[in-house]
Amino acid sequence: MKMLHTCIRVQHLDKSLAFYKEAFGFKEKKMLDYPEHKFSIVYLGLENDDYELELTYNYDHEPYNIGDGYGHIALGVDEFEELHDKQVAAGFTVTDYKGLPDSSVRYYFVTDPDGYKIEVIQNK
Ligand SMILES: C[C@@H](O)C(=O)SC[C@H](NC(=O)CC[C@H](N)C(=O)O)C(=O)NCC(=O)O
Ligand code: NI
Repeated sequence: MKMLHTCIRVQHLDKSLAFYKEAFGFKEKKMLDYPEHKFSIVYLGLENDDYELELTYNYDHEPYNIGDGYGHIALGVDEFEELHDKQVAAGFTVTDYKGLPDSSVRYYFVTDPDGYKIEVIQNK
């Protein structure tokens, strides 16, 4: 068994696609559109990684209530500080660096157009 993808529902597909492509370099792997059912699905992926992010777009949907149950989707990066600086310069909502007590793990969060938090963790 293996993990395949994580699905989030997005209000504006074009804004979400632009965000994930610009902020993280995601590429579109597959786009499924069902006008008769008024929804689309786009699978996004990173180079050298089979795990995908699935964006579900329901036509003309109100803003989603993400609630307090959602935590984050995490990405591991080598160019940690460079990516942080690039995302800040691009005007994305980015936190300062964070860390866990008694741990050398460094991470920060970027918020996507719907308010989903994406955690960026510095690869060891
Ligand atoms: C193919 C697989 O990756 C899917 O996730 S399809 C799941 C399917 N999605 C939809 O029907 C999208 C439109 C729907 N209005 C929605 O917002 O989910 C589905 O069964 N969705 C129901 C669910 O609870 O995820
Ligand atoms: Ni799915």
